[in-house]
Amino acid sequence: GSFGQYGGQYVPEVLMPAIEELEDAYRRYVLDNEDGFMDEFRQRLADFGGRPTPLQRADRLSDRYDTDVYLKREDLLHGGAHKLNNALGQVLLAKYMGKERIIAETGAGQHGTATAMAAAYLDMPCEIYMGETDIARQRPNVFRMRINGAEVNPVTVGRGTLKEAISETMRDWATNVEDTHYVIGSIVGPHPFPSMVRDFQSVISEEALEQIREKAGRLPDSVVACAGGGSNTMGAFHHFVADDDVDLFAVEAGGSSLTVDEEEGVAPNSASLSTGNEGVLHGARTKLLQDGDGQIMESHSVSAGLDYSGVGPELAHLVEEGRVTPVNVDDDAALEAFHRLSQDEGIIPALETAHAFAFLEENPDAVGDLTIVNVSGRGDKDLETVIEETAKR
Ligand SMILES: CC/C=C(/N=C/c1c(COP(=O)(O)O)cnc(C)c1O)C(=O)O
Repeated sequence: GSFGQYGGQYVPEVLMPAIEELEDAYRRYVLDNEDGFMDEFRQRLADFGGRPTPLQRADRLSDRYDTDVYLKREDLLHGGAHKLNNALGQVLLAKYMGKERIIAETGAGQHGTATAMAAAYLDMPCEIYMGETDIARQRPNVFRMRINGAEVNPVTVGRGTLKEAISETMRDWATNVEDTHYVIGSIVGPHPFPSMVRDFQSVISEEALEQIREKAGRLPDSVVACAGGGSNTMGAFHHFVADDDVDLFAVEAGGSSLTVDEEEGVAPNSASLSTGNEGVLHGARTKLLQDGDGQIMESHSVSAGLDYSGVGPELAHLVEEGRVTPVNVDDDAALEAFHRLSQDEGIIPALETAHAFAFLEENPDAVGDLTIVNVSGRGDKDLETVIEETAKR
């Protein structure tokens, strides 16, 4: 259950029974489709989620970059982001496992919303842990979670963003492993979480592969996706990984600067793949933003969903192998891309997603003549932030 030197199960002993139970369920239901689990997952994702999502040509951007730019519209999935693919899969799996309670972390509130929606749809009680910093900057999603019937537990320790929310949720899980499933929101955490989340999200590239052949008659020269924990990234990449002719760009948050302040223990970015080093966080060995003593540093990004000191071990491995190219763009470029896509294509993207478009703007020649950009989510949740941030600049 590891990816080269990355991955593994670095968890306290108290969690091992739950991890082993989950590993067994993953193998039986997801890998072996026991009791038709994956068939039911796909059917519910179509009926409740609205899959398949379109692969749409962006005419304005294609003219601007003299490249055929196709958009994989995960912003059109129910809830407004790719997060439902994984949340629905894990809540359904929790039911198959006989669990009675769902917990999850959230940063941007998209994973929290998707988990709350899936829990309401599948009649499961649900509690979401969310840092108070993120509660303040993603308020529309806090309302949605509560209106979908979930409890939202503010996390006040540390900086009150994603890292602390994951730690608090893991603590709850360790106390309630008997009746509770932790729906982790990205390809992070101990095995089998990174593989399972990637498998649920891989529906994105499964569809995109078929759609691009249909519309363009060939494989794309590249696929571009933003990377926080890496789940929309690996979802958009997975079915293209085997084809070396397809370049894969993982766009991280360059925040306000790539220069870290080891004294303060603060990295004003979230570029773990590009600037981090090897360490263990949240149960997995991966690439992290840590100082010389191995202390995890606080990250930063204008987008809550990319604001994380770690990254999925599978992505760390693929970067190590040279199969995925890690890149990053800063807050300003992401905000400009947010406005550009809204004005030029009529799509208001999530601030996370805007990072992928900022990369395209800065490197149009890197993506070849035919590229797919993963639109991981829509930007309704970010309107207040963007109005404030744009006024400041
Ligand atoms: C699990 C914590 C991450 C969250 N969101 C991350 C996110 C991301 C980054 O997460 P990954 O796909 O897992 O890298 C990209 N696009 C959108 C629209 C996002 O909301 C969340 O809580 O909603």
